[in-house]
Amino acid sequence: MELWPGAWTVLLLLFLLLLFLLPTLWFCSPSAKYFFKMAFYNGWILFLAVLAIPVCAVRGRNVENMKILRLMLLHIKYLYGIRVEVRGAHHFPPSQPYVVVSNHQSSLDLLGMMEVLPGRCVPIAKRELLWAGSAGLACWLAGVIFIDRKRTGDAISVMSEVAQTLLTQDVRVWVFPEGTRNHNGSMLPFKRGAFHLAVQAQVPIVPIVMSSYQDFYCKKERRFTSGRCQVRVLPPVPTEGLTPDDVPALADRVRHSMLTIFREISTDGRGGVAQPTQRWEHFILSPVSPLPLWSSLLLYPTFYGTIPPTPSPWIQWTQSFVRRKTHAAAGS
Ligand SMILES: CCCCCCCCCCCCCC(=O)SCCNC(=O)CCNC(=O)[C@H](O)C(C)(C)COP(=O)(O)OP(=O)(O)OC[C@H]1O[C@@H](n2cnc3c(N)ncnc32)[C@H](O)[C@@H]1OP(=O)(O)O
Ligand SMILES: CCCCCCCC/C=C\CCCCCCCC(=O)OC[C@@H](O)COP(=O)(O)O
Repeated sequence: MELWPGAWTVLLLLFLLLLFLLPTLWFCSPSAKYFFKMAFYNGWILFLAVLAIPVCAVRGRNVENMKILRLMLLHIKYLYGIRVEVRGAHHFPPSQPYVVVSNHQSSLDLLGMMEVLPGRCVPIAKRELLWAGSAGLACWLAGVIFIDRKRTGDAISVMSEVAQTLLTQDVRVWVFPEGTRNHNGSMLPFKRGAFHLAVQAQVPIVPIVMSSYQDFYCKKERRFTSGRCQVRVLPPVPTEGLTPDDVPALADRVRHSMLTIFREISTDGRGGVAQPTQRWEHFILSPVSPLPLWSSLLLYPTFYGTIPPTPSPWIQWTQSFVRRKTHAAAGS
């Protein structure tokens, strides 16, 4: 196909404009940074899933494949400068089935989840995730259990089958009892499926609390910086001898203990949690950097968050220029 004679020049100019616009947006607009980071997060997971699928396919659908997904996802916290601190991992019962229940703030929960995910443990996920392209297929291969939240009867019968599987195939299950993502600084009322499941199988419940992300991540404010998150594993709650009638009280008791810990590890928030880390992109985009701009474009979402240098002069200039303009606009 013949291109119009000036087309290459126009394409090149557009490309250069993009090269200028993207870093400018990245540095000057926290919202743009939020969108870039979330897009990269999802895109990166989809890409990793493409790599994981052939490896997992060797075994077929198998809970052991969850180890592969875990290993592939563990590095993401470094890309985003998120320090994940695990406390209480000794509370995991060593070798028996159990049900993990955990709070659910965002898809970033995957980071904390992968940090502590025990062996032979599979999450229960909404059915829609099955259609999330390569990630859905990777989840299916790793034995993730899918439930249709719109069909309570079906969801409950899947959970009952899982209760059998827990015992016969020695697996653990990870449930987000809030049933949906919730980033409002508290926890939604718990759905009872996980607790019925544990009581039916007479296995312990292991509550896990992930501290609030408010310091470094807020969807509403389109804010996503680097920060710290604590993952606290609480002592197992036995269910032996309990019956379905005990489920409401059991769910309330577990939620209460989780909420207490959530408040405890999230409150020292502003001061104690998010320490802004230094940024790689300042190093990469520095005028003395040997790397050309286009490679920094590819690299800075990847290596965000670790190395010390202060912003390079042109970044400082751009930031102060935008600040001056914003103040001038606000003043006029
Ligand atoms: C490299 C690539 C990597 C890819 C990533 C990999 C990682 C992927 C990670 C993915 C992470 C993905 C994360 C995600 O996707 S999170 C979203 C999906 N997960 C959940 O929804 C789990 C939590 N939900 C529940 O437990 C619900 O209760 C269910 C779904 C079961 C029903 O909810 P529903 O809203 O429809 O109904 P209801 O809760 O009002 O219950 C109605 C009644 O039924 C009773 N009842 C409930 N259950 C049982 C039972 N088993 N036996 C007997 N009875 C039971 C219950 O007590 C109540 O009765 P009553 O008490 O009012 O009298
Ligand atoms: C070819 C099709 C392409 C589909 C592209 C889909 C894009 C999705 C990209 C990557 C998938 C990342 C998988 C992350 C899993 C995070 C699990 C999660 O957080 O699910 C939400 C669920 O707990 C509750 O859902 P709601 O809060 O009720 O909503």
